[in-house]
Amino acid sequence: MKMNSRPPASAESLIAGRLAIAERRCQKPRPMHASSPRPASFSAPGPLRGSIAVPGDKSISHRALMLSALAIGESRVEGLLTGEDVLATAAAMRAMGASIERGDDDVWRIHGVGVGGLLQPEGALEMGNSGTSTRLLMGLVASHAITATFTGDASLSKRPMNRVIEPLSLMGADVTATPGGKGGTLPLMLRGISPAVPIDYRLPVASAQVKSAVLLAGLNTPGITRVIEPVATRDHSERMLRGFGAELEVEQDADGARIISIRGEAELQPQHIVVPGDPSSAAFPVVAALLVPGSAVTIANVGLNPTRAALFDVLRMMGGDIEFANPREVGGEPVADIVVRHSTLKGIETPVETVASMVDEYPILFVAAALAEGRTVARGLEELRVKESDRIAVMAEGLRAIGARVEELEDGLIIDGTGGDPLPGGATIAARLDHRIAMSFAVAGLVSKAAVTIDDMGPVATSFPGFTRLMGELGAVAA
Ligand SMILES: O=C(O)C1=C[C@@H](OP(=O)(O)O)[C@@H](O)[C@H](O)C1
Ligand SMILES: C=C(OP(=O)(O)O)C(=O)O
Repeated sequence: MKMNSRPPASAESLIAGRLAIAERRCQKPRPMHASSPRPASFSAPGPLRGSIAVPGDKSISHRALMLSALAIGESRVEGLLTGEDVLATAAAMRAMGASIERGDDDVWRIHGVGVGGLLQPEGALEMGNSGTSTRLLMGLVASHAITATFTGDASLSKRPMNRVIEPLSLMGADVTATPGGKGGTLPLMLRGISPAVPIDYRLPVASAQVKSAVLLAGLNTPGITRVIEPVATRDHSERMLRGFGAELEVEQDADGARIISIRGEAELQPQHIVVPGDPSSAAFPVVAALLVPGSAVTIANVGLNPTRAALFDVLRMMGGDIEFANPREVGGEPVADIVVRHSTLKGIETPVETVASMVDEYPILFVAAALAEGRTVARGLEELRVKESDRIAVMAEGLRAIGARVEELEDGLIIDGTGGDPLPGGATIAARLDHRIAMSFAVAGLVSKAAVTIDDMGPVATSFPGFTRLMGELGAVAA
């Protein structure tokens, strides 16, 4: 036997090796604005099985960092998402004076500057791909006497910022385009003001980011700032502001709109926060398990705040076998383990009243619809056009490329499903700097005859580091 000869590799070790390579390619720390794409092809040789836990909730993680950075004393955060979007928020809060450290125990320790204590950042605040970081931080800066320039990647630089510029200007902030900028999109320079003017602001668009920007600006504004929200959006800001000790009230008017009032010049008390798993990330293995025949998967410790979890209700309406086991409350948020088994799904008309409670989950719902029996009609989704990509157009184009029958509407999609038969697959999908597009088509690859290739899995690191590895643990193959 030659010195360097090796026993023949088993199929299992080959798959494990390929997964390890794909994982290294997809998940190694990626500088923001990275230019080298990380392609990967996805398929599933058999059922998905096992139990996994997805990383921490992105929305809660952003808010935990921001509010801890405004409390006086040490806050501790467990389970924080270490995706690039949240790290952009951490870097910005550090640049404005907070001390934020990740311990060897993975607990984050944050020493805040106090409401009103944000310091002038020296350089531009680099927001990468993150709309939430940008809009919420613009709110915080607006009521401090500091000036900050916000920059972002090619995707974020196309997204509309007038929706926050308008209310923050009413509060006294001054927002200007930077030289070469167009206005209304990044890069932008925001000059905050203290004291800012409290406002009553009715949201013209159902957006938790706009609501949160105004409430966060209100934190350091004398008097009461009010946001009127005709359509309920995720309420993590309200829950957490109260948890940190801010005076915040929520009432309903005669038309059912939520009126959220915050008393400014608040003093925030440091907290211990445990961040639950992100339901928007859990959505991918949940749909994968529903679609791949023979699958049975548990996703442990998923946040199920009712303003976030509508996807699971819609999948159940379609016939999905989804159970919430061991329901409990963690850090003021409902949490459970999701147990999901392969199911024959039926097309439906998706409810318009819950669009905001599953706004990020439509791309993966479209994949589920493409495999369902009959027609799915999803409307009321105009907001999807201004996310990291135009998610209506990009999903329609990609689904067609892998053989699905799709009609694009101004505000949604009509999809005629295969009734459980695999899609042809075999195409390469451009992720367009959109993590949810990349992950949705990765899942589509698991139910296609020929593997589906994603041209760049790099953006997945913004919200779901470890995606390829975890899907691999369940039995997916990425090469
Ligand atoms: O407030 C938040 O954490 C978020 C709100 C939503 O955006 P909009 O407020 O623009 O709908 C969502 O799409 C985003 O992923 C996170
Ligand atoms: C829209 C999203 O995020 P953001 O607006 O923070 O970029 C998302 O995560 O799908």
